[in-house]
Amino acid sequence: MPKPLSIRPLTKDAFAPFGQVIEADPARMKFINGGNTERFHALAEAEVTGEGARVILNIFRGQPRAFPYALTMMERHPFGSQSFSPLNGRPYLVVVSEDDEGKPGEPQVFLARGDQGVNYRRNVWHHPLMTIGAVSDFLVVDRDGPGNNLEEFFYPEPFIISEPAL
Ligand SMILES: NC(=O)N[C@@H](O)C(=O)O
Ligand code: NI
Repeated sequence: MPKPLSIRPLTKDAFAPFGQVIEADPARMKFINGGNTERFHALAEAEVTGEGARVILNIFRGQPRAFPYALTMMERHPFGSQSFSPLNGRPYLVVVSEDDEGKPGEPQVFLARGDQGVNYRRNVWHHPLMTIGAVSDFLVVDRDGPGNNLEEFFYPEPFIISEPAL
């Protein structure tokens, strides 16, 4: 029987085992440009490994997911981190899981606000981009380079994500 998954708000602390939340955290702010600009400094780090690896910036244009959504798989990137920052100010879902001896554990679902980005640490299990309600663009910072940077796992049974209440 497919197991329903609950949805929690995305917070820095809840997401800490998986990476960082990219948001205007007052504790990280310093004024620059003669006071004209607030710099929220070093919210996350892009990590890339392997000979010839480089950090790249991309735009992902995600089609909205249909709900209830049957989650059947997770993926991870063994050679680099991956961040998603929404460009249209729309909420979206972030799905991650702990590693259980080389396989993803039960997925954990977070509802991200449209002013929150996430940075998945290298090799953290996550579900591919999950946009809600409309086509949404994201600035994605991740790795390019030699080697296969995508590992996928398919669960024996799907999990169910219901339509998030926005
Ligand atoms: N495969 C790819 O570039 N996208 C995924 O990594 C994703 O997390 O959306
Ligand atoms: Ni990914």
